[in-house]
Amino acid sequence: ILVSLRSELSRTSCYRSQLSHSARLIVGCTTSSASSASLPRHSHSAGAPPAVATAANSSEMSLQPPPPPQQQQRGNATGSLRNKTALRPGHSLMDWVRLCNSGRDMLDGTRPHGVSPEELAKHNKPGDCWMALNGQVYNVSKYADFHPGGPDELMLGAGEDATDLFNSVHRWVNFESMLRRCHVGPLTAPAAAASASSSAVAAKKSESVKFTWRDAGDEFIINFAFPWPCRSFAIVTSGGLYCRAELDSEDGAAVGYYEFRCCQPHAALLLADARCQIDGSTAATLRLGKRSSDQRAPVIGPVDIDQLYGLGSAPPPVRLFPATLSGWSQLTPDTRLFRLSLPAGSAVRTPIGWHVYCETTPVEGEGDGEMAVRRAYTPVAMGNDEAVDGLQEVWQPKATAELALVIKFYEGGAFTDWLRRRLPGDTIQVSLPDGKFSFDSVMHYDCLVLIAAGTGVTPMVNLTLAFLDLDSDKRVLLVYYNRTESDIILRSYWDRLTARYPGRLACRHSLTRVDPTSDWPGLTGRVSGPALANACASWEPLAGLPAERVFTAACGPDGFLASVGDALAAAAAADANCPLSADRLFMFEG
Ligand code: HEM
Repeated sequence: ILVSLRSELSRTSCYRSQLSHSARLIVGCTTSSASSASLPRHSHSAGAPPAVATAANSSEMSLQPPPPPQQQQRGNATGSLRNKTALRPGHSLMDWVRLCNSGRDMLDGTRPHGVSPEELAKHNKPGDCWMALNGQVYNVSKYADFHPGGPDELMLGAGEDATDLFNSVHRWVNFESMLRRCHVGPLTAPAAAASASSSAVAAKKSESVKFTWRDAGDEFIINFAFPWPCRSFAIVTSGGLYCRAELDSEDGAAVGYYEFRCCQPHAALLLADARCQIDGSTAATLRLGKRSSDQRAPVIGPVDIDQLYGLGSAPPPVRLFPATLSGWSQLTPDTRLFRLSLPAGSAVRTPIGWHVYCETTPVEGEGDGEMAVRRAYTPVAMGNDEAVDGLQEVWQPKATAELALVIKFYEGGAFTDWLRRRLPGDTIQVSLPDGKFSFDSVMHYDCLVLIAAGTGVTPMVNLTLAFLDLDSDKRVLLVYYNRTESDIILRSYWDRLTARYPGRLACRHSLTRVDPTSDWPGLTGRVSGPALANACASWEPLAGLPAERVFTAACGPDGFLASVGDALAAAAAADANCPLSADRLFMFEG
């Protein structure tokens, strides 16, 4: 079931406008938290839940000065601030799984059949609520009390084609699996285009990605031309070569997504290497290294292009690929660093601050039922050193066939309980990178103050490395919250990094539960204004920097993120020289 990233958007229109902001920057997503053993949250790193993220290749592509930062906005479909409802006892995700597997008729006697828009429109009230998603109609009446966003939000899609609305709020939710037993049938005629597309999108819709390719001996080179500036580009091979590009309209008013397959599905595409590079605003080059130089070209070619998802203002559905679990190392008692290998020849470059989704494959006899569980995790950049974490200490952006994910285990966690039983060689479904963070938007700041809790530190890894790599004046202060000393993830890694970047990187640990017999030298307590102001004031490289040269990013469980917002306001109020401000903040939400 699903994940927990969250979207700050709500209605489609609102979504669109936010996306346009996100093109410049600021939007968040991700992380996880513990609560959900039963539930859906996710993110990048976090244990049970999740979160997200990767970074946009934007760092490689934009030479434009970044636009002024904008304050993050969040909201739900009703336009209020986020609104995850406290579910009544007996209405957790696992309770829903149990109900679905109980053999009860979830359709209340209705026989599965094709549904016309007119019939769909009649089922538009609590207790009799149908909705169409991706061309299929579901009876969601029984799900209403289990919906983490609450029954009222669910009702916003009642009796209609709610695909755009659903995708704008949480397209990562695996509704096909969750509602399998509630499936009424296909929508027999397309509902009136509740198109979220702006006229600009519509105008461009007929235009497709164009590409030329050539066989350059030991590699295939494909040059792409997009109708709009390309923000990110990701590829993976699995029975074909899949590409996904995210495009910005010239005026930033819309975002378009293309997802397409550019070689035949049956083609054996065995690649030694694959690199994608955004060459300019609308051009990208894909270099596919051959395994052997006599590999013939017919596997790739313009005639083979098969556009799976055209330009539209809603993101394409999450597409999953089989990855192999190649191994893991233990980071803390309940956190492991997992390594996953994508299909042979794949190369995925995860934009900074973005995530991938991982999904379970129910295994017969393990009692998982039929429902797949999906979570989001932020990949961290791997290096080659011998340390247990093996993470990069110097930024080397590259497309890779291996993903490294920090995952925290939760007792009763729907995804991690399944993962706990997997062995090296087992398959895990993973998606292409997804996210909204734009590294471009923070590149021009002098200093990043990163505030993380638990697995929320995961997106900070690549962000720190890439930012410090920009030039020798860039500085990063990480304030990292954990419960106990043994919960600190990647502690020795941060020690190594701070030693490598003296005067440019500092890490302040804060614990909420300190062993009284220990001589803990760090900070104590939860995130608060005075503590943040103090952490900034006491780090000399940050002292004296004008506030507008400092950007803040935060990641952690929901409650933590809510406290960060309050703490930033309190920090600024407590110390007039404090450079922190909620106006220059990105939250990777969980
Ligand atoms: C189309 C109408 C729908 C609307 C407007 C809607 C709205 C929402 C909202 C506002 C939230 C809370 C987001 C937040 O935490 O800030 C949410 C969460 C959630 N919804 Fe929906 N929802 C809809 C349909 C559905 C359907 C059909 C399903 C199930 C199959 C579903 C499953 C979920 C799940 C699993 C979450 C938790 C997601 C997470 O934690 O990442 N929703 N929804």
